[in-house]
Amino acid sequence: MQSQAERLRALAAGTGSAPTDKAGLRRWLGLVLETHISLPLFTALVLAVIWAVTWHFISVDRAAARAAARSSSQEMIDTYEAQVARNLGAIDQTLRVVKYAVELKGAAAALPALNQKGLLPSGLVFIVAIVDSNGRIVASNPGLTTADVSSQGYFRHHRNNNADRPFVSEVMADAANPEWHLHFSRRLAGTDGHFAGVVVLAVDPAYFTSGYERSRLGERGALGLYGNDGLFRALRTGDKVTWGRGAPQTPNARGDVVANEWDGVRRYTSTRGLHGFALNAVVGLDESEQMAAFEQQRRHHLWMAASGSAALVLFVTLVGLWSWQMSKTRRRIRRAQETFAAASEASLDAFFVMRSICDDKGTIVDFVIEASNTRAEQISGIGKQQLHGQKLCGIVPRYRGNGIFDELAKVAIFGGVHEAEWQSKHPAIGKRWLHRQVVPVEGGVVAIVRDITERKLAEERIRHMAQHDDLTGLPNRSLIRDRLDQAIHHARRRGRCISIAFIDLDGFKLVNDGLGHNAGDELLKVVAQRMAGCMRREDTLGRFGGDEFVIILDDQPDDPMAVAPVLEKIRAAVNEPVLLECQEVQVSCSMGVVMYPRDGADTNTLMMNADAAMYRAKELGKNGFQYYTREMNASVEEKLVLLEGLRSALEGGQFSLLYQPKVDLRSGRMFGVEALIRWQHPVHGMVPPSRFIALAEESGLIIPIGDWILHTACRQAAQWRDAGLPPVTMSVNVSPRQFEEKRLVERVGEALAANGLDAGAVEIEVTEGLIMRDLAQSVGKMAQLKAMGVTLSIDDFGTGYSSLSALKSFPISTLKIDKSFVRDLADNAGSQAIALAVISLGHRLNLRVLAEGVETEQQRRFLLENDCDEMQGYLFSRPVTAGEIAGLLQRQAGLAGAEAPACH
Ligand SMILES: Nc1nc2c(ncn2[C@@H]2O[C@@H]3COP(=O)(O)O[C@H]4[C@@H](O)[C@H](n5cnc6c(=O)[nH]c(N)nc65)O[C@@H]4COP(=O)(O)O[C@H]3[C@H]2O)c(=O)[nH]1
Repeated sequence: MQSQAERLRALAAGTGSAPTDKAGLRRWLGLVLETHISLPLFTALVLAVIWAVTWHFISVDRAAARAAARSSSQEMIDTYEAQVARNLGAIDQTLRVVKYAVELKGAAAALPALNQKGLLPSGLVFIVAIVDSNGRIVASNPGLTTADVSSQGYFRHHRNNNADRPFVSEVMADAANPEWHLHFSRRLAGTDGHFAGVVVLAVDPAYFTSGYERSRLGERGALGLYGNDGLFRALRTGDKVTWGRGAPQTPNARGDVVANEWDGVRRYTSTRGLHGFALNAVVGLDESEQMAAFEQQRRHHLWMAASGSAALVLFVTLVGLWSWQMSKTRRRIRRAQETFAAASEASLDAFFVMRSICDDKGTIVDFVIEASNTRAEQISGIGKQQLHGQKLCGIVPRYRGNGIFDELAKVAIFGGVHEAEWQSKHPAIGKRWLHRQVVPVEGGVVAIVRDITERKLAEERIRHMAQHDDLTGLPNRSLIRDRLDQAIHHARRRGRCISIAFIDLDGFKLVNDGLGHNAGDELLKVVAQRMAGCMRREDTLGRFGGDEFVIILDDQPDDPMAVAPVLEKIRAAVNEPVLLECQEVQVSCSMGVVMYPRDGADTNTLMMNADAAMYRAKELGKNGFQYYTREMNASVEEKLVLLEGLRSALEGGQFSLLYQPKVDLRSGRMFGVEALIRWQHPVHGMVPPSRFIALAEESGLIIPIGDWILHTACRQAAQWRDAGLPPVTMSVNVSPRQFEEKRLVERVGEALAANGLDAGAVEIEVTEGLIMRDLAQSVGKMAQLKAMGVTLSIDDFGTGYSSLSALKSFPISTLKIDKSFVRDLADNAGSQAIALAVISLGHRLNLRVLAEGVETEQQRRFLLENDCDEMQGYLFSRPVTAGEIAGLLQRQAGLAGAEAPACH
């Protein structure tokens, strides 16, 4: 079986399983056939041929030039030999004639007689002389001075030899003829044959080289005559005529090149012996001059070959470089293809490489699958071999109808990238989510298909988590809004109505606080299930947050009462007791109902109005539902008006503080006051804090307002102290946002310092709800305040969510029983129980307990009897001005030791 690696290699090479050696051979051949390799090889061959031919021509030319020079040398020697032979013949003839005349007429008469007959040569060239047997010149033409030549070589030669042959002397200058000359001589014999003297002919050596033709012999040619004795009688090289030593050693030279003995110059040298004289003629043609034409030709050949070669090499280099670049590019492309093939094979994505099939007009009519990978095989359920060559619309005809083919064709024609996700139900892979990306390639497209089922599921999970509440699994706030948007959209189109109800659980906080968050969560789950059980499948039930739920009933008639049975069912279901941590708990719910389109045309308005209606239901005794009415909206509008006014209230000096006394229950003495803010609105008159504190909170204005309260209260306390009044603790309410503000502790410190007040003179009142928002941070901040010397009390205790275990860690000094429990003390056992529980709890934790809102003597007595420490309420005093407090304090000081001030 083929291994994965082999298959990858085969795929990369684009073949099946070709034998390695064949593939190697093919690769090698391919390499050799690459232009950048084959072309230089071929060029080397061409260069070799060019140079071989060049060398051949040069050799042939050289041989021809040498042969021509040699033959020219021989021709010249022939000519020169003939010329010299003629001259020598003429000279010898003169000698013979003179000899004859001397022998006939005597030495004195011979020359004049011959001269008269014109038989003597010109005296300008030759000097003819007759020497007697004693060696004295007896006659000469032209006339010479009488001289003794008996010591001369030619004289001695003839005196000692009686042979009748001419003699040629060396070149000399003597007393008779001071010019350089040579002698030709013959022996004169008496009648009996005895030596009678010598007839001599003197001649200038240049006479024998006058035939030197520059046109034939060149500038450095040689022409000369030398004797068998090895001495030149005449030698001309160029313009120079010399004689003496240095004659050639080679007799009968035939035009070969030799370095001439007389000057070492290489010449084509020919020599020839002269008949009848012991003389030889020599001709030399300078080698360099003779070969000059050839050398020029040779240089021409070499230049042609070299420039041709250079041009060829340059051309081949350029072509080779270009080819090398092309080959590199091809290799890169091949490698990229191989990499792509290997990568695509290893990829988890399916690849389909498709070529466009066009009709005559160039319109794409289908795609043919040219390549694919193993993953494509798995996704399509068709084997790779079968897949290749198949037409796309042949395999999947529905692609033509569902637009996929059109998308592919668009990418192939116009480029760009097409991406889409779809759910496949192909039997090969089952129900899976797939993503396709189609990219254009040369002549077609590549489709990359990826299985994205896991991602889709994860997205689905995330979407569900983002849109649903963790605890109950119900739609959360964002999905509720979406659903309502959709419902409004549909209802608008169909002309139908929608009922929306805001549901808030009554008493949930008590359960959450009393039994803990887990119980609270469980309660929410149970209630959510029960509510869901009261609704149709197409209705929406969602958790808006905390203990708030929303229901959307779609497709309702235009009758608000139509929703009443469902709401009643929900109310009853919520009222059913729930078993939590072995304890039976009962909660109820308050619902605010709005109708689309009557109560609002958009989601925001409907939600706001439903919220308002729900609050009205709460105000009206809870455990029921309220339909929205326009009047409810008035409070919303009022809110906006108040908010507008609140922004300028501080600068406008519209705020003031009232102070409500706090009294010791047992002694009846006022020991402190609580600062309570008042807002004198220029239009609406006195606005109670219950109407604007929350607004100031929401808008953030509570920070500057709270600062103002702190400073005003501290200033007031300092004024009372400075007025010599008995000391009282000044309690200041701090709202949640104010408490959470980073600089609270510093701000309190600043207010104290600004008024020179001891920290112990101020008490901060915080609510339970505030502390529980961020327990750890709240406790930390309270500890900081306590460390400063400021005391703390918990306001409205019993209405919030503080767990009893957490209470231990609060650095507080007083618990304030909320006035709602105090109000019902007389006749509500539940309120009594709570008040007693708070008193007992406070005492156990070493805290003082203050009852708020004490209005009646009955309430005061109950509290006193049950060991409550302090009280605050209309029974003693309503919140009053600083001046009134001063009066009260003065009165209290005056009555000190007498009786406590009367209750109002
Ligand atoms: N029915 C009845 N009510 C009594 C009686 N004795 C006192 N009260 C009222 O009970 C409220 C006590 O203040 P609280 O519980 O802190 O409740 C305060 C407090 O939460 C907030 N508030 C008032 N002044 C300030 C302030 O200066 N700063 C902050 N942050 N909140 C303030 O506004 C709330 C309402 O303040 P007020 O309208 O001044 O209402 C005051 C007070 O006038 C009584 O015997 N019967």
